[in-house]
Parts: sequence; C-alpha cells; structure tokens
Amino acid sequence: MTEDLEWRVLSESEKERERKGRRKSLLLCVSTFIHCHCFLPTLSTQQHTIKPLSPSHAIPTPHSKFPSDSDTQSLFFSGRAERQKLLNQKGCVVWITGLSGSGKSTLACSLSRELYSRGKLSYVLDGDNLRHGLNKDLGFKAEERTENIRRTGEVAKLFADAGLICVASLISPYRRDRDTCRSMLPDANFIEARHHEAILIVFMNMPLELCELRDPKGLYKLARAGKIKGFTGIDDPYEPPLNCEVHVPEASKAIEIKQDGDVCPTPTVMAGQVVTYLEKEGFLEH
Ligand SMILES: Nc1ncnc2c1ncn2[C@@H]1O[C@H](COP(=O)(O)OS(=O)(=O)O)[C@@H](OP(=O)(O)O)[C@H]1O
Ligand SMILES: Nc1ncnc2c1ncn2[C@@H]1O[C@H](COP(=O)(O)OP(=O)(O)O)[C@@H](O)[C@H]1O
Repeated sequence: MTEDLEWRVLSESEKERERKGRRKSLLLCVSTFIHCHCFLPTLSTQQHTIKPLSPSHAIPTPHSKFPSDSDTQSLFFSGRAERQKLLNQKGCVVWITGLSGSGKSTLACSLSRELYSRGKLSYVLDGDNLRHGLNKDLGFKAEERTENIRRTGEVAKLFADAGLICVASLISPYRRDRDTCRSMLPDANFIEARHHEAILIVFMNMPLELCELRDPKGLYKLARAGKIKGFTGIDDPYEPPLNCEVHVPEASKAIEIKQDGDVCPTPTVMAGQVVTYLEKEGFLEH
C-alpha cells in the first residue's frame, strides 16, 4: 500500500517537542512523490529532522519547503572510501586489449578467479558479451568501435567507483580510444596514494599467426576469404600500446603479456602477472 506523503524540515520548537519524545522523527532527507518513495541511508555529515505532512500536501509545488539542491547534494552519501574499506581493495579497471584470439577472455576469466580466491571482488566486462546487450546496436566501423569503448569505459568507471576491480576485455584496437578511457579514470580513488590512474592496460601481445591458428570462432578464416570485412589484424588496424616498456611511467600504467620464445604463458601464469602488479601497486588493499 502506498501512502502519499511529503516531508518538510521541522522548526526549532517542533524539534524540541520531538526530543521530548512525543513523536519519533526520521533522520533522513526524503522527497516523496505519489507512489514513489525513495529512502536514503542514514547520513553521517549533516542531519535534518523531518516529519510527514498530511496527504493533501502530497504533490510538491515550487513553493514546497524542500531542502535546496545544494543541501540535498551535501546529504548524499558518497561512500567510495567506505566501500573500498569494506572490500579491502581499491576500485580500479584492468583493461585487456589485443587481437581476437589473443587470449583476452581467457586472462579475464583466470584473473577474476584468482582475485576471488584471494577474497577480492572483480567483475568482467567482455567485449564479445557486451555486444549482445549494452552494445548490440554497434558494429565494427571505426566510429562504432569508438562508441563501444567509450560506453564500456563509462560502465567500468562505475564499477571502479563501486569499489570493484573491473576487468574489461575488448580488442579496443585504437590508441586514441584507450587513451580516452584512461582519461576517464583519474586518481580520484587514490588521493592519499602514489597512484595517478585507476586503470591498468594489459596488452596481449600475441602474434597474428598464433591468433589466426587458434581461430576459435572461425572468424579469421572468414575474414581471409573476404566474407567478413574490416576484421582487426586482417583488413582493419590494431594499434599496440606504446607504454609497455619495463620502466613504465607512473602516469601510464601498462603491462605486456607475450610468448616466451614460442611458448605462451598459461592462463594461471598470465593472471599471476597481473595480480602481482595490482598487489605491488597497492590495489589489493584499501
Ligand atoms: N570485424 C571484426 N573485427 C574484430 N572482431 C570482430 C569483427 N567481427 C566480429 N568480431 C567479434 O567481435 C569481438 C570483438 O568485439 P570487441 O567489442 O572487443 O571489439 S572492439 O573493441 O570494438 O574492436 C571479437 O571477439 P574476441 O575474439 O573475443 O576478441 C570477434 O569475435
Ligand atoms: N595462455 C593460453 N594458452 C593456450 N591457449 C590459450 C591461452 N589463452 C587463450 N588460449 C586459447 O586461445 C583461444 C582464444 O582465446 P580467447 O580468450 O577466447 O581470446 P580472445 O578473447 O582474445 O578472443 C581459446 O581457444 C583459448 O582456449
């Protein structure tokens, strides 16, 4: 059953009466509309004592006594620090880039499992999967890939803000698009720490020949036969990250996963490489 209520700030004398116990009041800022009641958690910084008005006051008018926008803003509970503390980790994004078949999804899965086993919460955003939902309206033209990366970057940013380690695995072939994602994730999470960015780029540096040999979906074969146009690595470019050197500048974190001679590291070893990095950089503690 929905009761139509509006809430207003109490006067000082009403507050006094409340204190004497004549009526229980709420320590919440609530704006209530017909059939739509939205409750915020108890607020630690500022408290407004409020009580319901009669139903006849239900529809807010421009003259209603609501807290001002700035009051309301200041009442919102941001909680990023608290979430990170709760999870004992720092929200961040591990962005895995590389050719189709280079092992992005395999690493994402293995990494997520490894983090889980260490009690760390992660979530995988896989390009291939997102293209069935969030990004199903997008194809593979340059501007559509750009939009694909932008949207995924925005979602990843939200996960990072929620305190999770978001693992995004997309071909993301264009340097400019990856840089855009970098710029979306500045150091807001890490005011006190040495981090400059909350994003780590992982480059799956596997040779095209290997990816083509794997060809788990048969797409390279179709692309070679001209049945798929604009396939990355065949007739569409892949721009490798430039910042995967051993001495990575602080402001542009990136690591590279590659073959040792002809041997590809196992999924566990690849995940271990990333976890070691996250650990060293302090992401796995709050
Ligand atoms: N033209 C073309 N080029 C590249 N890839 C293609 C293409 N058409 C379909 N596919 C399949 O789509 C998957 C890549 O999706 P992404 O969202 O990661 O691509 S991108 O980042 O927007 O470039 C990719 O999945 P992965 O193999 O997991 O990378 C392919 O299976
Ligand atoms: N480190 C690895 N060693 C051996 N095979 C791998 C490795 N990583 C991935 N593969 C295999 O390569 C294929 C492509 O891997 P996948 O993770 O789907 O690549 P992507 O997501 O980049 O397209 C899969 O068949 C997978 O089992």
